[in-house]
Amino acid sequence: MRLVLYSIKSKIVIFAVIATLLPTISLSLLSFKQNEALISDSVTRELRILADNTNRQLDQWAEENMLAIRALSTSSPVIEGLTTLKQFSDSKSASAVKQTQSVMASYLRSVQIKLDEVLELTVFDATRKIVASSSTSTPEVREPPEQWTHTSLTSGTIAIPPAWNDRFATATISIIYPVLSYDSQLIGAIAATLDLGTFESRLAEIKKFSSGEIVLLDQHGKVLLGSAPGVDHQAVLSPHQWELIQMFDEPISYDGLSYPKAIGLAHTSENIPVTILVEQDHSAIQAAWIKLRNRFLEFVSILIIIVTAVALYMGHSIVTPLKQLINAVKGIVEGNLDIYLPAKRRDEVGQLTDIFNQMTRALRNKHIEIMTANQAMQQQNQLLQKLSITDGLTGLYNRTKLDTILSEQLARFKRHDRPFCLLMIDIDYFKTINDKLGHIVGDRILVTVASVLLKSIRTIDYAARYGGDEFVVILTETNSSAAIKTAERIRAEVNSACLAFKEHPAHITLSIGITQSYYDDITPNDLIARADAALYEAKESGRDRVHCADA
Ligand SMILES: Nc1nc2c(ncn2[C@@H]2O[C@H](COP(=O)(O)OP(=O)(O)OP(=O)(O)O)[C@@H](O)[C@H]2O)c(=O)[nH]1
Repeated sequence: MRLVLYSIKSKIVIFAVIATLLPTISLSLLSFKQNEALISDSVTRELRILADNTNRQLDQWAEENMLAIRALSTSSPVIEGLTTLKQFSDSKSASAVKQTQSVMASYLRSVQIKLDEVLELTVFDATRKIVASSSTSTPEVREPPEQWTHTSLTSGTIAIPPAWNDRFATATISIIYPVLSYDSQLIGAIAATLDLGTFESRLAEIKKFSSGEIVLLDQHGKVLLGSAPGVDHQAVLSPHQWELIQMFDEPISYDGLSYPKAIGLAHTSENIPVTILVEQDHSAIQAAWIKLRNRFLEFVSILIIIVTAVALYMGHSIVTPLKQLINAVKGIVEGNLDIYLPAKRRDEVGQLTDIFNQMTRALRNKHIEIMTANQAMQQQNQLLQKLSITDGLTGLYNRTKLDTILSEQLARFKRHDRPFCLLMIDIDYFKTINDKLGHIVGDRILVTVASVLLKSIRTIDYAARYGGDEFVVILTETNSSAAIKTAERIRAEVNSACLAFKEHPAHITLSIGITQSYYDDITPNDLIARADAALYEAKESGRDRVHCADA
């Protein structure tokens, strides 16, 4: 696990992911926030447009109706009726008053039928008393306020706040307009009860061009009408929500009238005492936000996958040749120099592989040189070792080696109780031969004697040059009688071998002293001394003979 974390591949992946994700997430978050704000701005803008359009349409609707009522206030039947009634009020002619009122009521009914938005027309006299109405029952319109005369003169119109009317089963609003006599005296007023429900068709038109729903509320937050099909006319906003909606000029979230949860904006009409509430579905806005968030998460996830894949590929392309190099170096450490890595790439890793191959080639060449030198040295050592134990002229063991062999044989004899014999051999009158035939022939004679010795003994026996013309032969596991026979054979062989020289046939004789090993012998010299004494005896008794010390 630790190795995995510390590996180059992991580091590349971690670095790539961090290096990519930090700026990406920062930028994405920034853009995400901006988009979130854009959604919010867009919702606000749409709501404002919807509220403005509704307000404009409502003003237009009110203006159209007011124009109709104003026209009615200047109509002759109304002015003349009110003037007549004013005159009759002094004469107390009840029948004349009634007739005038009846004529006025008929006129009002005929007009009301023609105006779609008007539910009822009522005429008041200057004392705020109803004098005629299009309605056969008690008129719905309330009497004008006490100060109406003054207000009428200054503004010209009085709008009674709208409310739900159970009799007409619709929301109604009343408009009161002053009626002036031909000499511009205030003689009464005409009130029109308008069907606000007729505005619903306009709401549907407005809604076509924007998302959201429109609700018209009375002064207490109660629904008058709405654009959503089946809007609840009994619904009323809670006092808290009503207060909040009126307080903020920005959209707020609340329990909607058209949606379970809504974001809405309120706008109060200046001409009509109605609050326009425009709403959008909070869950639809949230869905847009969730879609945006999911897109952002998808984008980041795809980016992570791509970056990780690329980083893994890059890491792999670096680590794989490095692992090959590590394994190759391990192989070299273990002694395998026959390694070659194919350098296919042109980058730094390729260069490293190239250099590695050059290094192994150089190491291989050096290794061959060292091995050759080592072999030569071994051969030299073997030669030196051979020279250190052999005689240079004859190739037999030298005196040093003889001492070693004798010590070993003596120990072996004492261990296994198997005797061995030592032959001390000397060429007779060699000085004279040297003098006569020359030193070179003397050497040849010495070499010939040595070769005869080697041919005459077994592989388990030893032959050595003791010095000058003296030789020693050790016959292992041999008693003195068998040694005498071997000595006699050697003597005869040497004689015939030297006679066979082509240019200078020489009559060479040997004197040989023999001794067998004894338990009393402690050093090689004990044996040599005894054999030497036997040799002396052989010389003294006439040479060219064998004498055994044990005979
Ligand atoms: N050619 C040759 N002569 C050697 C070599 N080493 C010793 N000699 C000679 O061998 C002779 C040995 O003589 P001795 O053994 O003393 O006497 P001898 O003439 O053999 O007489 P006896 O031994 O009594 O029979 C000397 O003249 C040495 O110079 C050698 O390597 N080559």
